[in-house]
Amino acid sequence: MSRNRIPMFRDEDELETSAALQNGERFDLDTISDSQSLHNRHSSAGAGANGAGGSGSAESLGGNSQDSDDKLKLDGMHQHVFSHELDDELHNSGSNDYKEFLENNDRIRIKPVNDEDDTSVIINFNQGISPFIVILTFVASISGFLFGYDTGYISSALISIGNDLDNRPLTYGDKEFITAATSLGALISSIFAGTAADVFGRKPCLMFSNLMFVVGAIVQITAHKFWQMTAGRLVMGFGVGIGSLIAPLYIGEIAPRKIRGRLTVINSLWLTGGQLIAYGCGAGLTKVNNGWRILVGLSLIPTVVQFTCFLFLPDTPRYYVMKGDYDMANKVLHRSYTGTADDVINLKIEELKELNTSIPGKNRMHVIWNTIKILHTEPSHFRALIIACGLQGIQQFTGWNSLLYFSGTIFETVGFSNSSAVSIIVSGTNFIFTLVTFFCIDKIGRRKILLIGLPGMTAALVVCSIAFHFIGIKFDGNDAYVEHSGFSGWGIVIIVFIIVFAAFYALGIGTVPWQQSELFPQNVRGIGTSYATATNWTGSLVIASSFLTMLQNITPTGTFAFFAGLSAISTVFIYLCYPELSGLELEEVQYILKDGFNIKASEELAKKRKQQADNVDQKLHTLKFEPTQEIIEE
Ligand SMILES: O[C@H]1[C@H](O)[C@@H](O)[C@H](O)[C@@H](O)[C@H]1O
Repeated sequence: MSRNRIPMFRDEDELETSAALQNGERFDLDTISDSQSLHNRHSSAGAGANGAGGSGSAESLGGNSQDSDDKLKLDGMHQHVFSHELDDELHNSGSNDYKEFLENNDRIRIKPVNDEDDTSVIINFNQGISPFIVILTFVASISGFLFGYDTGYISSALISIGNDLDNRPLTYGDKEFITAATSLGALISSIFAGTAADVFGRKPCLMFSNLMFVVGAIVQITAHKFWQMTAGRLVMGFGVGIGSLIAPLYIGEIAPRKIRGRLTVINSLWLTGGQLIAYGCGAGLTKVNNGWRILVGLSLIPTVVQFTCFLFLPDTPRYYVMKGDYDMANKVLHRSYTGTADDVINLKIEELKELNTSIPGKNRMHVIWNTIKILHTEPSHFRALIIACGLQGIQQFTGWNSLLYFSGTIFETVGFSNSSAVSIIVSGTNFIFTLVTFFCIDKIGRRKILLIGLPGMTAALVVCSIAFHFIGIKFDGNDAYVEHSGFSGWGIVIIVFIIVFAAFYALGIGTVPWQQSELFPQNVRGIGTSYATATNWTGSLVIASSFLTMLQNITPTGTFAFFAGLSAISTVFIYLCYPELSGLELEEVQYILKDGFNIKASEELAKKRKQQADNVDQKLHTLKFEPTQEIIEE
């Protein structure tokens, strides 16, 4: 694979550079270093100044012009070409710098890099994050918060429910049922959410999820029966499943590509923050009569806020283009990329149109069916599917959520009376390390953080497994008790290593799977991410509904050893199948996955892209390069 060439890029000996320009996006900077072409480029600089900069620049490539033309056509999109502006800029910045820069880099042709949903080719410059994008991201990621809060509060609620349902204490089986109902609801809705988002729109689906949250919460708050509580959790689960899939999709579609990856992690930050707040509120309300009802009731606030905000906010431009509502697409793009010229926006819309017609079909059902077929038959898509579903499966089957959902119960069992307070530390660790991931996901790389996180999780689980052996938990029917009362040294070991587990989990597998959209090209993304999200919820469901039974049947030691084994196997899976994707373009991801998982090639490419970005960052900084005008060539 390392001998394969990545389309869109030149041979090794040509300097290629991806860079984040100080005022804009990532670019691919193609440079030519032969001296004849240098001369030609100099003499053609004027042509670019007359508004024919695109072709002027291409011609100026002299002996390489054919190559250049080919490259200009490669992505079939439009190119930004900066020629004379750069020359002038560099001239003005001091002749030595200019000379040196040209000697080293020659003419620079700035070519937009296709982003993960392949839609942001046109709008590149001066697109700082507009307040509008901040608002949209903020409102959409309330779904992340609700996902976190609603899955998080159950741990404390299960403890404080006491005899409030059916006038009897909940059995382990009841607790599993109540917890698993949300995962089941989320699983069901996530299967349809990807398609529903294309049919009805992202925003209406998120608003529908708000209704589910409200109905689910009210059913729970008023519950005096076990079955009613379970039904409420199920309905709430419908909302969680829709939100978990669509919020990152919505954010991805409105975000400028330079920050798209990070904005997705922001959704995860809200998620883990929601869980943390749920534990915080839970701890405060454990001793309050009917405190769990207040806990559920609090979830209504963000739901109502999100619903109300969406009444005044639009859907994504991509969705409007899909529906043929180009006026709305135009408006949203204008508001998102303030100050961008009309023709640039129009080109963007043209591009979105092009991308939306790529999968044929007589009607919508036929298109969906064809999409499913392509997803399974196109090797690169299928590998993407294996990775996306594999990551989501690993995230769940390594047991984190069972610890989260039942941490209160576990900590009670090992002797902590204020178990909710201990749970805050566990979910706080999850939140803090998600923040760490936010900062290092691009720098260290996804594959590396996974390969640090999973072995760390394995080790922590092994220690917990051993500690549980010494603590000696016995089960009597549905009750668990420790042989020696009060909390012991081994109890502390368990708590410490569950925290260590949380840290390693959040560092990698807790966050990376939600970057799933980058694995799929746009035309199979909805269904591909539906598969992956459904895998996530299946795992969550299986683990939530079997964890306490596992504790009883194979003992806590066996349960933790089982999770440790799965983490170890998962490490091997990641090692063999997950290429490094940070800094890579969509085409590159697809190309990497074309004839295998190509780990080595992906690592080399990712490293190269990083070096290039660093180089150019440095140069641009020194030269204070700021493009002043953009020329678009078709
Ligand atoms: O990424 C999230 C996060 O790690 C949460 O803590 C967990 O509860 C979810 O299941 C997972 O999808």
